[in-house]
Amino acid sequence: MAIENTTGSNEFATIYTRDSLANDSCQEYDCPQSRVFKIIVIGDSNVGKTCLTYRFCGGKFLENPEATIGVDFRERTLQLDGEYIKLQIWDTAGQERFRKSMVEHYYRNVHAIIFVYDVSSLASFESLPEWIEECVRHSVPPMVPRILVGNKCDLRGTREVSTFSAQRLADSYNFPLFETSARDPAEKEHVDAIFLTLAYRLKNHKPLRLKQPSESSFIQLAGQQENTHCLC
Ligand SMILES: Nc1nc2c(ncn2[C@@H]2O[C@H](COP(=O)(O)OP(=O)(O)OP(=O)(O)O)[C@@H](O)[C@H]2O)c(=O)[nH]1
Repeated sequence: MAIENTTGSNEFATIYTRDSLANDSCQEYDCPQSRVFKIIVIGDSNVGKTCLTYRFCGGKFLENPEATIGVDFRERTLQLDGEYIKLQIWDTAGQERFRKSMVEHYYRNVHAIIFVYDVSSLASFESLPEWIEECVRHSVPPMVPRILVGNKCDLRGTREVSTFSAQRLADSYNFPLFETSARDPAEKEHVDAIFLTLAYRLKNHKPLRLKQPSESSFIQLAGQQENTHCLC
């Protein structure tokens, strides 16, 4: 059921293999040298941003998540072609009242953006142009990779957004499209593949090492499978 496109160049062809996950992650103290990439996850409230990031960083479906306030941080370190790559994932709040004081921080020094909608919510899909426009307003450079993820594909009976419509929108922005489910255990590897594909893209295009964010005076980054709230 999961699909992905390779719009434009084939830079986004999924290059994940089972081997790349076999020994991909490591504990913080095992990885003295790692490049760090900041990825923000954006979209309407309730589309499953928290569950998707938790699925990738924690390996499980998070039952009963609470609405994100400000931002939650999750990290996962991968070993790609012998190099450690740390993905620092910013799970942003979908609700305006929980995000407005944080928006500037979301976009600062971002390396990649994941736009999420819920395939069972047409409204969340129709909001995407606003989210995309918000990035433009915050001067995110065009070369920063962006991908589109339709979540909750397990809700087959209540789907409101067809793959065709989503693909058309993705094509209009030249974004790769992925459809998946944070809930469905069978989709676990596909969720991994989405993030890994982005990680490979970043690894090959970003030579510079990112310092810890300047916001670190008020933001504590959490361990690999935990998260931290920031309400600023
Ligand atoms: N059926 C189904 N439900 C999901 C899936 N992912 C998340 N959910 C549910 O959707 C609801 C919202 O999930 P969250 O991950 O908190 O959504 P969010 O986008 O982070 O929401 P905000 O923090 O308010 O921005 C929860 O009830 C989840 O259990 C999925 O893949 N399938």
